[in-house]
Amino acid sequence: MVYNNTHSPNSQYLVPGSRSIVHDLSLQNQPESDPNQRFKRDLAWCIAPTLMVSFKYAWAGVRYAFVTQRNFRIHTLIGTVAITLAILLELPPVEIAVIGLTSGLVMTLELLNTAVEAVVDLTVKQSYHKLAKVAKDCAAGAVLISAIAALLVAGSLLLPPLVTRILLLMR
Ligand SMILES: Nc1ncnc2c1ncn2[C@@H]1O[C@H](COP(=O)(O)OP(=O)(O)OP(=O)(O)O)[C@@H](O)[C@H]1O
Repeated sequence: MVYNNTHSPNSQYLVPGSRSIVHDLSLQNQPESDPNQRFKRDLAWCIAPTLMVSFKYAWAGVRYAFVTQRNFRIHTLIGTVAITLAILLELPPVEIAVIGLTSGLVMTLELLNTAVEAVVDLTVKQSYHKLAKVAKDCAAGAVLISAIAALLVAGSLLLPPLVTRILLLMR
């Protein structure tokens, strides 16, 4: 596939007759001598002009995932419960941090999974493609593995003190 970016100021760097889109990406074809040119992304529709605007877009992504992805809401709820329990049970700070990290990792991978889904759908639309299946299944698999690891971590750190507290209350 040739990406015919004729409006690009860097179009002189395009490889004529190239069969790979990689050759046409402007970042790959910038002259090394011009540092200002190196990081211009001509293919981007919009580039956040400030740090605050970057945060706004990032937050929009989190909000989108929360509103549209049931799994993201479930992971957020479980992570919040686990961290709250860890604080209430007065676990050592390192253990609270480990629970926070593993919960955050699951949510991060769920966001990446949502991004992969969007890019795949954008690329193949409603048609079946076995590489689309590989991409989506692997992204979902990454979430699954991290969720199992998070459950193991939270279970092994939270269950012993939780059971002890419950037994104390029942006496
Ligand atoms: N275009 C496609 N071509 C081939 N298989 C697809 C395609 N779209 C979806 N699939 C298959 O259907 C499954 C479900 O697709 P979906 O878009 O709901 O992703 P998902 O990761 O299961 O979503 P979620 O994380 O929201 O549950 C994918 O894991 C994949 O196996």
